[in-house]
Amino acid sequence: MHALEVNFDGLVGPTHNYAGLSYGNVASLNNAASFSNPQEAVLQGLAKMKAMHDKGLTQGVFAPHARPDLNVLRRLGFTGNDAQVINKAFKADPILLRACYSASAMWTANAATVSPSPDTNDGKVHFTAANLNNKFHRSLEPNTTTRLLKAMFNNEQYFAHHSHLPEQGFFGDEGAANHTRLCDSHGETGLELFVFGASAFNSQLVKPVKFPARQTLEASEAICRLHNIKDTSQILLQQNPDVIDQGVFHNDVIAVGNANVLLCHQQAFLNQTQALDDIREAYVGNKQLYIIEVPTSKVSIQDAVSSYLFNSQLVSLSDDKMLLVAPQECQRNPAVKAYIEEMIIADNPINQVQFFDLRQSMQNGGGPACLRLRVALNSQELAAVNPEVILDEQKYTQLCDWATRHYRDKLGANDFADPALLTESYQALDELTQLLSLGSVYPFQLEA
Ligand SMILES: N=C(N)NCCC[C@H](NC(=O)CCC(=O)O)C(=O)O
Repeated sequence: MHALEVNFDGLVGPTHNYAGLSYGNVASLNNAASFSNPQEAVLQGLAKMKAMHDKGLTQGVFAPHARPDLNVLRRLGFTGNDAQVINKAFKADPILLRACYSASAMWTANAATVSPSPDTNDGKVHFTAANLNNKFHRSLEPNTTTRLLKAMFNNEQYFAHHSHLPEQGFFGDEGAANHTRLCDSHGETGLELFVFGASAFNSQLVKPVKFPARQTLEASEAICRLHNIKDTSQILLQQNPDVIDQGVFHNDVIAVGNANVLLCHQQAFLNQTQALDDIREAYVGNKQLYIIEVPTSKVSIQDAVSSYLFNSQLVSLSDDKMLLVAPQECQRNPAVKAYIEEMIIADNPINQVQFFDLRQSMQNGGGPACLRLRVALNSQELAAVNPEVILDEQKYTQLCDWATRHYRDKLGANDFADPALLTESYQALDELTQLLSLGSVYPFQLEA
């Protein structure tokens, strides 16, 4: 059946800031002291969404989360009314407050893992929100993510929603950032690649030594079971622990797949030659599978991490033509730029590149692919999606206007002491839920 891949991009939230919260993510640590510009950030993301829409692709919008997370601050012992809670938290532990203010839900590649219907035994599209257990600020996301997913994909006939995995490091799950799917076309049965960083229970498997492995084998296995994925549509691979230690904190920082193309660095996987042979053997399509392996001699790991080449999106513009949606940092890096030029004229389906200014997100380690959750949908499934979360010209204009009215253009350390930031943010989100017909999804709406 004909199907499309719909990218649901995270709208950057009104409290986007740089707090240096993600140990192992080089950009997050390097920019910890910088001022952020939430308004510029949300408009940069919207410009990418609009460009995808203008290319004729179906583009979705994923709402941000309500921040600060007051419930967790109260759970941690801060008392009083909202302003008092903020005031006390700011004085006692400003970084904790910043974590509760983080807009990290913008990186929807980490929102959930999605298995499209051709790959599952019951023919439904399966969703599991990621528990994001490895980082405190991200562990605050799964409940709201699940409510948002249910408000967007609200039809039991087509969509199955699962609870996030147990909230413990053994089941650390970072969602689609460690999951990609290879197939002849989006409507056909594919091969889902689950890439884990370490095993929780099997101490025989190697691990990174410096930075954490955020996705465990056990989490990936649980998702395969929950999603009832056909045996022939799943393969588990281990990420190369050496590159995790060099700042490759998710697989989507070192590899990206789309349809019958896998673009990956030479050092992406553990025992790479074997891993790629296993993928070729397991591939269920009939078309030629293109594995484009980028050699270290052309693009070093350091260049891959600083340019985010592999965090580009690869999107199909027609049956055999693909566009690389790259961050502008790739254009500025001579080795990466040269490699892209070589790749788009070589014999493979990638034949165009477009660069985007996503600097606000990039400074926290989030490139084009981090900002989107891919959902392959056939026409009936697409018709069952909440239509208000699909971008068109009018929605784009409304969202730009909404962001310009509500978002600040500068946030630095001291701004988090100001309770007006909470009021402004909640007002913005309340209006957004109407704009996107989401109903009540935020704690401040549910508890009101
Ligand atoms: N690769 C993918 N798919 N996603 C990128 C996520 C970036 C995010 N950064 C942050 O959460 C930084 C927040 C801060 O430091 O303020 C993270 O590390 O989880």
